[in-house]
Amino acid sequence: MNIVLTIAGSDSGGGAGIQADLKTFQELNVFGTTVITALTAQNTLGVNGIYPATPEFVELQLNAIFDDFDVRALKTGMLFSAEIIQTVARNLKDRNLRIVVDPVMIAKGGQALLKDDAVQALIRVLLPIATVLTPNIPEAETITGMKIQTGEEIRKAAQKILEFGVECVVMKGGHLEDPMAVDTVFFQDGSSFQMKSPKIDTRHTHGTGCTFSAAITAYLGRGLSIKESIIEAKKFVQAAIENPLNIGHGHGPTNHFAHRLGAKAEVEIIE
Ligand SMILES: Nc1ncnc2c1ncn2[C@@H]1O[C@H](COP(=O)(O)OP(=O)(O)O)[C@@H](O)[C@H]1O
Ligand SMILES: Cc1ncc(COP(=O)(O)OP(=O)(O)O)c(N)n1
Repeated sequence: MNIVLTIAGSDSGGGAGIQADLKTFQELNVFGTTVITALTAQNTLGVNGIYPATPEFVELQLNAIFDDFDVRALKTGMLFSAEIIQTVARNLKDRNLRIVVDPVMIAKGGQALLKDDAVQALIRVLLPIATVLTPNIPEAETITGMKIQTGEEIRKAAQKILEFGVECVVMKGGHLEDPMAVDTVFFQDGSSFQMKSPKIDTRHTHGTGCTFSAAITAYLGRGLSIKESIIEAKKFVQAAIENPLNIGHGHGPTNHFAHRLGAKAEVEIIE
C-alpha cells in the first residue's frame, strides 16, 4: 500500500483541510496519515476560531509518522505560523519525498489561515524543498509581490516562483474572470502546459484547493509522474465540483465520492 501524508489544519465542517485530504486519499486508494497543525471551528459559512498546535507537538507528530511509515509523498496545507513552517521544513529536509505545497493563506470567507509574518518563512524554507507548489492567483500575488491578471503576468510570476526553488508550479486560475477554469503549469526546465475545464457556476467550492493538492499527492504516492499526477488531479477535482452535494448553508464542499461513482470530467490539455 502506498502511504502518503498531509500536514494541515482540521476543518470541523469536513470540506477542506485534513478532512478533505483524507477523503481524497481514500478515494484514490492510498493510505493517508496526518500531522495536524491547527484545529479550526469551521463550517460552510466560515471560520469561527483557530486553535494552533505548538511547534513541539507538530514535531512529535512528524516523528511518529517518519519513525514508523515509509511515506512516499506528502502535502502541506494550512501551516498557520512561521514557527510551524520552520519545524515542518526542518523535519522534511534530506528525506527522499515528493512534497506538494498548497500555500493556504485565506479561507473563502476571508479569514486568515496563515499569519502575515509567516509568508517569508514559507518562501525561504519551504519553497526550496517543494516538488509542486499550487498557488491560486491571490496566493501567487502575495508570494511574488506582483499583480497578476493576464497570461503574461501569470508566466512572469511563475518564473519568479521557480526561482525560489520549487520544481514545478501550478498557477490555479479558479479566481480569474474566465468562463473556463484554466490552470497553467510551469517546470524548472522551461516547459509548460495548460489544463482547461468548464468553470462550474456553483457556490459549492469549499475545499477545492485542498482536494486538488491532495489528489496530486495521492497520484505522486502511487508513482505517477509530476505531469500525470497534476492532470489526473485536475480531472478528480473537476468531477468533485461538477457533482455537488448541497451540504450546509454557505460554500458547500466538493463531492469526493464523484470519482468512485464513475463521474468522468473532461479536461483539455494544451501543450
Ligand atoms: N467553479 C469552478 N469550476 C471548475 N473548476 C474550478 C472552479 N473553481 C476552482 N476550480 C478549479 O479547482 C482547482 C482548485 O483551484 P482554486 O479553487 O482556485 O483553489 P483554492 O481553493 O486554493 O482557491 C483548480 O484546478 C481550479 O481551476
Ligand atoms: C483547515 C483549512 N485548511 C484549508 C482551508 C482552505 O481550503 P481551500 O481548499 O483553499 O478552500 P476554501 O477555504 O477556499 O474554500 C480551509 N478553509 N480550512
